Parts: sequence; structure tokens; C-alpha cells
Amino acid sequence: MESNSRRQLVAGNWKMNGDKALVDKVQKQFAAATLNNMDVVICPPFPYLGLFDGKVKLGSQNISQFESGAHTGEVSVAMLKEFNCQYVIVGHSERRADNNESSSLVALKVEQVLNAYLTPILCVGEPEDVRDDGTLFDYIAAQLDTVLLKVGISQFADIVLAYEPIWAIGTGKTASPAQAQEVHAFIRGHLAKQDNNIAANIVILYGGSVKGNNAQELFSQADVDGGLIGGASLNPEDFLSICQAANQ
Ligand SMILES: O=C(CO)COP(=O)(O)O
Repeated sequence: MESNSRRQLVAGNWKMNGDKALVDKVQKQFAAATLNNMDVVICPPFPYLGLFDGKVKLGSQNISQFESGAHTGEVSVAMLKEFNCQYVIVGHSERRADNNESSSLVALKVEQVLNAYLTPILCVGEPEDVRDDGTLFDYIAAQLDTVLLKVGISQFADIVLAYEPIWAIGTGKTASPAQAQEVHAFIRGHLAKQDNNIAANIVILYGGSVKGNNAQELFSQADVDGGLIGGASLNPEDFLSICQAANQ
């Protein structure tokens, strides 16, 4: 694999949790922290985006596939930009399940985010039965290929990927560092078939029950470049200790 300039990234996905008090706590915590070797992104629910004061990078948890117009309840990339949002989580398994988001819809959303020069955090990951029946790699490849077909490999230079095995999300059942590394290496190898350089440089996060006590081992795997953190991102102390693990 080629040399790379990957920097560790930790993104906190609050999901439909948190409140204004948590915004204040997180901002205080990170204003006092020194994290020079990694990037922190907070992805709160939409209403809280405007409350952040610029000390941490911001991401949203979803976006409309449309640019603007008569789409009640949707939020556009242009609106996110007005709130200094730099990242957008796209294709989280909870949205794929709760809102029937297909990989084709996910691909449209990725395209929308890229067109606005924001960074998609594109989530892929298998349910437990897929891992059990041995079709894990085909499943992940298919999720990636739908987006690859839509936007092309060169656009992956501006994408962050997140591998989130569904069986590990919110379950306390983390993928082992070896299991995470195996899939991350597969993803990088899959992209390398089209472009070695992009594959070597793309940041691939792991998500699924990352905590302060397992982050360091996960993040030290060769192809794991940080994490997408759910539950533990709601506790500023825990989240900071995860970020410190990525800062080393
Ligand atoms: O879904 C996740 C982040 O997007 C992971 O959630 P947990 O860290 O709560 O398992």
C-alpha cells in the first residue's frame, strides 16, 4: 500500500439525544483540551448546530437528497453550511432501517454533500446474520459500489468512511480489533482496485460500542483511523478520553 497522510478523526454521533446543557458541557470540555494530532467532530441533532461556538468541528446526522424546495421536514446542505457544518453522516444503519434509506438514496445524498464541498461520513456495515452466513464482504462491497457508481472513485478523496457493524451498535458488543481491522483492510483493498492512492489516504472510522477502555486498541489497528461514537459521545469525559486515545 502507498504511503499516506491520514489523520485520526473521532466523530460523536449524538443520535436523537442531548440537550442545550450537553452542548455547553462539551464546549467547555473541548475548549480546555489539547488535541493536536487528531480532529474532533460533533454531530448533534439539527436544532443544536447553531449553539456551537466554533471550537469543535460540526457535522449533521443526515441531509436531504434535494437541493431546496417543497420537501417538508428536510434540511439542505446549504443550510448546514450557514451553521458552519463541515461533515454530514450519510447512510447510518439507523436511517437505513428507520427510514428505509436504500444504498441508491444514500448515493444521492453523498453526491449532494460533495457538490456542496462538505465531507460525507459514509456509513457501511453488516447485520449479524450476514456476518454469520459468511457474505459479509459482498454485503459491504455492494454498499460501497452503489456510491462508487454514482460519484466515481475520484470523489472518494473527499469522503470519510465509517465501518459500523450493526450488531455492535449500542449493544456493548464491540468488534474485536482484529475483526475491525479485517473489514477496514477489505474496504481499503476494494477501493485500491480502482485507485491505490485514494485507497491509501481515505480515512476509515470504526463505530460500534467504542468506549474509553477499548478505543486505543481499536485505533491502533493499521487501517482504523479513528471512530464514530454513539453512546459514549454523550458523556463529555468519556468522549474526551476516546479522543485522547486517537491523539496518541
Ligand atoms: O452508531 C454508532 C455511531 O454512529 C455507534 O453507536 P454506539 O457507540 O452507541 O454503539
